[in-house]
Amino acid sequence: MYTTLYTFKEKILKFSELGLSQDILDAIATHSYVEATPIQEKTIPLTLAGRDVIGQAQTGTGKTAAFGLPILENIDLDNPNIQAAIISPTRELAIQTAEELKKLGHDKHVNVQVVFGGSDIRRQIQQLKSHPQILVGTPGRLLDHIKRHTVKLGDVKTLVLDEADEMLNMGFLDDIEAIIAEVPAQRQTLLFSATMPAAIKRIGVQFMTNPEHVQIKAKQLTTDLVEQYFVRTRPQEKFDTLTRIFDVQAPKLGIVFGRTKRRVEELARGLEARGYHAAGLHGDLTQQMRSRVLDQFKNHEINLLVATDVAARGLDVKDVTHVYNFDIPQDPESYVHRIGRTGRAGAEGTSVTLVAPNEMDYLRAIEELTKKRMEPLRPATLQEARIGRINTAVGEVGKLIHSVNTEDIQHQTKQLLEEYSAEQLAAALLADLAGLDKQNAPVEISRERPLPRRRGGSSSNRRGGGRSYGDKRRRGNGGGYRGGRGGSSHHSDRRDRNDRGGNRNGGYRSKSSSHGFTVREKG
Ligand SMILES: Nc1ncnc2c1ncn2[C@@H]1O[C@H](COP(=O)(O)OP(=O)(O)OP(=O)(O)O)[C@@H](O)[C@H]1O
Repeated sequence: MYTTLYTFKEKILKFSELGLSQDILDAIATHSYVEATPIQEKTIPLTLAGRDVIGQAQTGTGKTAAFGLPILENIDLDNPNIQAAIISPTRELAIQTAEELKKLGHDKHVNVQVVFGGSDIRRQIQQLKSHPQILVGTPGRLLDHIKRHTVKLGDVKTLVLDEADEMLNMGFLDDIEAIIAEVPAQRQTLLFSATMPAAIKRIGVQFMTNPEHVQIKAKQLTTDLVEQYFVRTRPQEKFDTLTRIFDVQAPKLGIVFGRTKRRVEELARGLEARGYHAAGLHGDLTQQMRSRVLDQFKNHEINLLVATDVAARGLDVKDVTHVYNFDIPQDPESYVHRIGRTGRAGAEGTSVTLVAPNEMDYLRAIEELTKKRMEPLRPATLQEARIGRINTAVGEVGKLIHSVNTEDIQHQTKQLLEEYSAEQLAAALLADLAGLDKQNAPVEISRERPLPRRRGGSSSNRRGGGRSYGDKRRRGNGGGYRGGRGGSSHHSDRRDRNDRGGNRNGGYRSKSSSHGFTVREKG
C-alpha cells in the first residue's frame, strides 16, 4: 500500500479539471463550491479510476464530497439497484450525508436513500421500494434490512466506511464484517476520516485491494482554524467554571460535550436553570427528540447543544463558534473530532477543555496526537462573568427596541418615566436581560468516576497562569466571543452511536493552508 502525504502550496484544481461530468459540475456550482479542497483534489481522480482509497484530512475539509462526487459520477442511471453503500456511525451523520448526496446528485437524478435506527422500519421499507442507487445507513439498521431482504447489496460497486476508524472500532466491527460479507468481493472500498490510528488502519486494509492512503499533511491534526484553550479546574467547580466562561465568551453557537448521558442531561438542565438556551442530545432520547434538538440548534432556537460523543463525528452545523469539553475525552482521537465541529469550511472557532488536576496526562496525550499545545485559560471570576452577562445584554437591547411595538403602551411608558429615571429603567432592563438573578442558580452535577490514570505520565503542575479575560491579545475579547447566552459515550452509547449519529481570511484560500477552501460569495 502507498501512503502519499500532500502538503498544499501548489495550485489547487478546479472541479472542472477533475474529470467530473457536467450535471455533477452544475450541482457543485449551485453549492457555491469553486475549487476543490486538497482531499477532494487528490482522491477524486483516484476514486474515479476505481482505486481503493483511504482519505485522511482535517475535520471540516469536505471529505463527504470527496467520496460522494465520484460515487455520483459512476452511478449507472439505467441500473435500479443499490450501486453504492455508505456506512455512518450515527443516525444524524447518515441523514446529513444522504442530504448532501441528494443535493449533489440532484441534477443527475440519482436516487439516494437513508436507513437508520430508531425510526419506523416499515416506512423505510416502503421508501426502499423506489429503488435507491445510493444507500446511506447506520450499521445496525442496515443489517436489519439485509436480514429482512429489504436491502440487497449484490450490485454494490463502491462501499464507503465514513469515519472509518470509528466504524472499525470494537463496537462496530462485527456489524461491519457482516455487511461486507453481503457486498461483492469485486468492489471499490473507501475509508475516510480525520483520524486513522495505525492499528485500526491495519484492520481496514484487510477489507481493501491495494489501497492508496491519501493523507493531507498539516502541521497539526486538529484544524488550525480553532483556537484551543484548556482550563484547569477541580471537578466540583467545573460547572461554575463553565458558565462563567460562557458569560465572558458569550458563544453564538456552542457545543458542550459531556462524558455520559446522565452528565449531558444534568448539564442541559443546569444550564437552563442559569438562563442559557440549551438542550441535550444523547443516545437515550427518542430519534424524534434527537432530530428536534438538532433542528433547534441549527435554527438557533437554542445556542448551546449539550451532547455525548454522539455529536462528535461528522456533524456539519453551520456557524458553530465554540466547542466546550466539560469532560476531557478519554481517547485523543475523540478530541480531534469534537473540536472539529467548529472551524469548518474555512470559518474560525474556539475550543475550551476543562481539565481536572488528575487528568493532565490526558491533556498531554491529546497534545501529542494533535501536535498542538492548548493555551491555558484562567477561570473567569464571578465579577468578570457578571460584566460579561451585562455586556451581552447591552448588545441585545438594540434588537429588542426594534422588535417591540410601542404604540399601544405609550401611556404606561410615560407613567414609568414620570415615576423613575431613565437610568433606573435602563438598569432594570439590563439586569433582566442579563438574567443576573440566575447567574448563581444552585445546580448539582453528579460526580463522575474519575478517568483511570494514564500510563507513562505524571500529572505535573504545568503551564500555570493562563490567558485572562481582560487580555485583549486576541479578537479584542479575551479568549472568546460575545453573543447570546444562550462523552465519549459509554460502550452502550457507542452502539447507539449507531446514531454518529478555509481558513482565517473569511473563507478564502490562504496558500499555506491545508483546507484550501474557496467559496463563492453569496448575494
Ligand atoms: N470544495 C468546497 N468548497 C467549499 N465548501 C466545501 C467544499 N467541499 C465541502 N465544502 C463544505 O465544507 C463543509 C465541511 O464538509 P464535510 O462535512 O464534508 O467535512 P469533513 O471533512 O467530512 O469533516 P468531518 O471530518 O468533521 O466529518 C460542508 O459544509 C461542505 O458543504
